[in-house]
Amino acid sequence: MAASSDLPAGSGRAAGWSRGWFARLVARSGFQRIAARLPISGAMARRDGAKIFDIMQGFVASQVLVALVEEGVLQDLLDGSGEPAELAAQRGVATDRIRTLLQAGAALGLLVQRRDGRFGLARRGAAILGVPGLTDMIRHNAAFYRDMADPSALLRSEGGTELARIWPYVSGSGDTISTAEAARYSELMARSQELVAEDTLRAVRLKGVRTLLDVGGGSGVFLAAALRRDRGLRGMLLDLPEVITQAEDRLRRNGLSGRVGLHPGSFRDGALPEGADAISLIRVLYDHDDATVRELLSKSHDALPPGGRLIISEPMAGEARPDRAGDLYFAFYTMAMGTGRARSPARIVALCEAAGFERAVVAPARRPYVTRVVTCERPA
Ligand SMILES: C[S@@+](CC[C@H](N)C(=O)[O-])C[C@H]1O[C@@H](n2cnc3c(N)ncnc32)[C@H](O)[C@@H]1O
Repeated sequence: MAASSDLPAGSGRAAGWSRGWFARLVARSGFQRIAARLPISGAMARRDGAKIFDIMQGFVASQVLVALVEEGVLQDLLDGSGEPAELAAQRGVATDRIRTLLQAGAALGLLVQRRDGRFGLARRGAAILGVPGLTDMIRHNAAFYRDMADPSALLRSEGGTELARIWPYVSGSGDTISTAEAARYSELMARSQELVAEDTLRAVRLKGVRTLLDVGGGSGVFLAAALRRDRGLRGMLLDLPEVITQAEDRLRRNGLSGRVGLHPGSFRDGALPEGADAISLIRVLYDHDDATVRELLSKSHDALPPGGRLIISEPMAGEARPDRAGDLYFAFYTMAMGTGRARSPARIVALCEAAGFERAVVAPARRPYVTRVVTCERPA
C-alpha cells in the first residue's frame, strides 16, 4: 500500500508529511492518549497499532514458519492424524509446546484447528508444500536471518556476512568456487526457477527468436523450459565452469543436449559468445553492483545482432511505490550478499538504455515476489 494513502487529505507526499507538523503531533504520547479516546481517531490509532504490532512480530511469525517446515509438521499434517500428542511424541517435544506451535500456525492462517482438538493444513499451509522450491527457500532464510539479527551491524558491514558465503561468486574476486559450493547454490536456484521461468515465459514473446543465450543460466532450468515451450528454438548457456556440469546433466536428462551449446566461463572475462538473437539474464543483475551490471549489459548489447532482444527477469524494487518483496526482502537480501541490489524497473531500463538498448518494455507483474520482467532491443 502506498504510504500516502494513510495521510490526511491534502497533506502532500509522505516524505514532506513525515517532516511536518502532523508527524510531530502524532509522535507525542499525549496525542496518542487523547486520540485513542475519540471515535474516529481512536479507530485510526487502533488500526495503526495493529499494523505496527504486525511489523514488530514479523520475525516471530517467520520463525514459526521455519519450525513448521524444519520439524516436518506441515508434511505430517498432510499425511497423519493431526493429533498434537502424537506429533509431540514423534518429535520428543512436550505436548503443550507442540500445541503452541500448532496454534501459532493456525493464527498465521497456515493451519486449522478442528473441533476435536486435532489440527490440519489450511489452504495456504498446503500451498507451501506444493509451491516448487518454497520449503528450501524457507530453510535457507535461516542464514539471511542470522545476518538480519543485527541490522545495525549489517547496515555498516563490509562483507563477512553469511549470505556472502552462500553466494561465493558475488565477490568477483576471481577465486575459484568449489564444485560442491556451486552444486549447493545451483540446486537452490533450480528449485525456485520453475516459478520464475513460468512467469518470465508468460511475460515475453520468443516468437521469431531462433537462438536464446541464457547468461548466468545456472543448471539450465529456464533454458529447458523455454526450449520445451518452443520446439524450433535453440539455446546457448553461459555460466561458471563449476556450474556448467550441472546444466549439462539436466539438459541431457531432459533430452535437450542436442539443442544447446554450453559456454563455460565468466561474463567478466572477455566478450559474450555471439550467435544468439536473444539474451536472457534471469536473476543475474540483482547479484551485482552497478559497474558490473553496466559492463554485462554493454557486452550483451555487443553480442546481439541489430534488432536482437534482451530479457531481464528478477525481483525488482518498487521505488516510488515501495513494496514488501522488492524494497524489504530483496533489498536487504542483496545488502546481506554484499554486492548487488534490487533495482526498480525504471532503473533497469535506464541502465539498458545507457548500454545502447531501446524499445524497453516493463511487463505487468504477475507475482512481483517471484519476478518482474523488462525487455529491450538492440537498435535495428
Ligand atoms: C542467482 S543465480 C541465477 C541462476 C539462474 N539464472 C536462475 O535464475 O535460477 C546467478 C547465476 O549467475 C552465475 N554467475 C555469477 N557470476 C558469474 C560470472 N561472472 N560469469 C558467469 N556466470 C556467473 C552463477 O553461477 C549463478 O548460476
